[in-house]
Amino acid sequence: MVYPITVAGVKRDLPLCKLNETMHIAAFVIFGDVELTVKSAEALLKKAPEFDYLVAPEAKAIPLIHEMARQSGRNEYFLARKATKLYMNGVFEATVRSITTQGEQKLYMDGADAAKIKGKRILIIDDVISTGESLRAVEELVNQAGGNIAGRMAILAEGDAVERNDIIYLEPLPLFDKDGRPVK
Ligand SMILES: Nc1ncnc2[nH]cnc12
Repeated sequence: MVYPITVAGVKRDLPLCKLNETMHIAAFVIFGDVELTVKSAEALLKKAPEFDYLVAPEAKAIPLIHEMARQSGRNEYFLARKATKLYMNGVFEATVRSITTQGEQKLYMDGADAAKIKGKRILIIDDVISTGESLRAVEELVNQAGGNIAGRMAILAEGDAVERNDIIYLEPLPLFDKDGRPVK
């Protein structure tokens, strides 16, 4: 079962994956898809508010944030990491409950990145916003760093996120029932 979608003029068939006993999701993964990443970045930048820095959660949004930074002539962007690394200092964290990951997950921000974010206009980027949990966690980290949220953008808004008016996105993505019928 697939869900056909056109994003920024690019057509893809998203495979339906079982999430639990009652729901399926249409998997949207930009990893390895250069055309989709480049065109989505272009389309999002056309709709973007003014910003100083882009920030995204690890991992699926990394090609997108890189391409958006490159196209907008910015040489630096920041990631909320899924794990701390020994080269990170002054790290702080926020907790996430994701739709695709079991249980709790944490996101971490490096202190050196936080110092650059302080007082700057920050545009938060993700590939898909669904429950809004990772977005909320990134926002918490940006706030802790003293950054000002300039906007929240994603390629797709899924399920309830479709009705949010505080995010800018390119296309809606439904959730699907146990038989693969779109529900929302
Ligand atoms: N439909 C989807 N595809 C891939 N990752 C997701 N995360 C949340 N919803 C998703």
